[in-house]
Amino acid sequence: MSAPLEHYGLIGDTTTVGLVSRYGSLDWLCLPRIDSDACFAKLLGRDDHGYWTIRPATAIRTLERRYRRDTLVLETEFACESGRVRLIDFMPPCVAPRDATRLVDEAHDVIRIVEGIEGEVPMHSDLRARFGYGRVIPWIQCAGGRATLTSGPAALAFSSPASLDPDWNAARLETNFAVRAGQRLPFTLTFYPSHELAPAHPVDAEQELARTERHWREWAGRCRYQGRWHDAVVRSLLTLKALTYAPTGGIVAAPTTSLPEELGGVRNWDYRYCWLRDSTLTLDALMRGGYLEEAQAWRDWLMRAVAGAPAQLQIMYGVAGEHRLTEIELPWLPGYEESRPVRIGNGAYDQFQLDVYGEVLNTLYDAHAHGLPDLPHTWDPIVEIVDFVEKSWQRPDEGIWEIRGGKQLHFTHSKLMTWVAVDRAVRMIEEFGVGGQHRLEKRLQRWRALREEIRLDLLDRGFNTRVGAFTQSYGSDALDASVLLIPHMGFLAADDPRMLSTVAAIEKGLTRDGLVLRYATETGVDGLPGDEATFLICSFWLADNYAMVGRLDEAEALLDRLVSLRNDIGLLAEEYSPELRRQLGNFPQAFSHIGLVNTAHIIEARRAGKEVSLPSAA
Ligand SMILES: OC[C@H]1O[C@H](O[C@H]2O[C@H](CO)[C@@H](O)[C@H](O)[C@H]2O)[C@H](O)[C@@H](O)[C@@H]1O
Repeated sequence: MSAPLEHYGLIGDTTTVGLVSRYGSLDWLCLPRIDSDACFAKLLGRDDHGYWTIRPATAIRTLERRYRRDTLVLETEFACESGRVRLIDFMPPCVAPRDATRLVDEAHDVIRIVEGIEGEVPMHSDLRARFGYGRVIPWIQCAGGRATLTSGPAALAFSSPASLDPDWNAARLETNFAVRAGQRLPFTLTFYPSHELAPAHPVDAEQELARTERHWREWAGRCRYQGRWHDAVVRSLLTLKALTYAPTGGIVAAPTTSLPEELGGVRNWDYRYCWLRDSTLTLDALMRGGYLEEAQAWRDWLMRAVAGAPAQLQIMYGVAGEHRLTEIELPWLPGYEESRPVRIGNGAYDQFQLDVYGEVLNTLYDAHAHGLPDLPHTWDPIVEIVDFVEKSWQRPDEGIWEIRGGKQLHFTHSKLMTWVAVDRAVRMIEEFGVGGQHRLEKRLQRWRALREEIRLDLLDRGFNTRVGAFTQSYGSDALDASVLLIPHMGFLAADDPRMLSTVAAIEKGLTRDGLVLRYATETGVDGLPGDEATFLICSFWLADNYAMVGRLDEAEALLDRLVSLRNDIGLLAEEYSPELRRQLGNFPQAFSHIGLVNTAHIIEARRAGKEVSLPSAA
């Protein structure tokens, strides 16, 4: 069985990610891409679904771990009776060589250095790779301290400083060794396509460690945020950066699949894709942090993904812009803490979610406002998107939460975002003068009128006077945390009486132990059995609303609490159960880290007396 998800640390090279448990077990790794088949899938199963452990072969007295400052280099220190040992885990980042026109995305190494600190500690390395998400036993060839593990198109070259002892029956490579104070013993695992020759030499672990540390420190050093939550913000930004796919600029929602929203439940989804919503919010957090290069790479990714036919815009894509993300179940995996089914692919990819048009245009507006140069022809898809919104905004949809109960409702948040789509297009023309060459005067008149029509409709049908709140959908009494975004989007000021009473209603009716649920599952709106925990980004949105109306002490207290829910190395999953005191859902989740970065910025800005949202519309 896997460890609890909070026990995992993330290492990554900006093409893929590995999760290492507190006890040195690499239990999740997909190669060569973040959405490729896993070769270690114990996270969702058992030992025989694949892992690679390095740990003391003797009783551990204490254990401590941390990231090296401002990096994704993870250190775990074990104290044992005979001495102390440090395990240093990392993946050298995928970067462009100076003279290359493309990124090196073929090389993927996991490097684990065992460093003796005190005395002598007996150690054990145990590698059991299972390709195809834990199902396929590889063909192993082994000599001395080197081995290759091959399965179909994929192969791994494994190098150990101590001679390997293959267990052919269990298709497992073990080695026992001892590490003395001052010794540093490198293990490397390198992916290569199986039709090519295995690399002639293992990578130079020490050289790669130095390069990796330099790379991340330089990156983290560019963070513009200097406020009270600096360390937490930098850790979140590093985590978000680890969720980017450097060769294309794509950003995934999380590096895992099927970590459950309810233990033992069926709410288990694959998040290794680029949602326009999650990616645009990630980008927003990166831009706030000062990372405009990533913003530009994602904006360009977005244009490639959507520009062909904006009316066919999908709500999510693969990291290279793939369209088909068919959802299937993997019945051989028992699931994290028996939460079945394990799914790959995501059936929501062909849903109709009206909010994405607003998210895309909001990002293009922000990117322009941050000074990113527009791509040639950016305006063509914008015109088509707004024209599409004009035709479609009155249709029901599946909404921000991707309900699986069908398109029946007019979600308030969806309508809000159609207003955002039209508003940002209008403002890009009015404020930046973009699109001038398209002779948009006629459209501009029409779009202004459309924006007003949506605004009046939303105020009239989205605000429920019985409940005293903007509710989940038109005509419904149900609460929904997504309406907390109304002030962020500049639709109404946070201190508008309708927002104040909405916040009060959510505090009263949609929280557990002070943390916010996205909606009440009991209404059956999502078409799924079971329940879920509090959804972390929604609590950040509540803190933002507090900050925006000057309830700064409450905002800070809530942010401090949310920061305290991170695991020991600063990582957050999608949800948190106050009853179980456990994180739940995919891990680490971009949404939650986005929330942390944005809320820290908003509070700091408000403390400094600055405005944080766009001007109010109503
Ligand atoms: O709750 C049902 C849905 O859950 C997932 O969607 C959630 O995660 C997405 C990625 O972070 C996010 O964009 C969305 O707003 C969340 O509701 C799942 O991906 C869906 O397939 C599922 O229907």
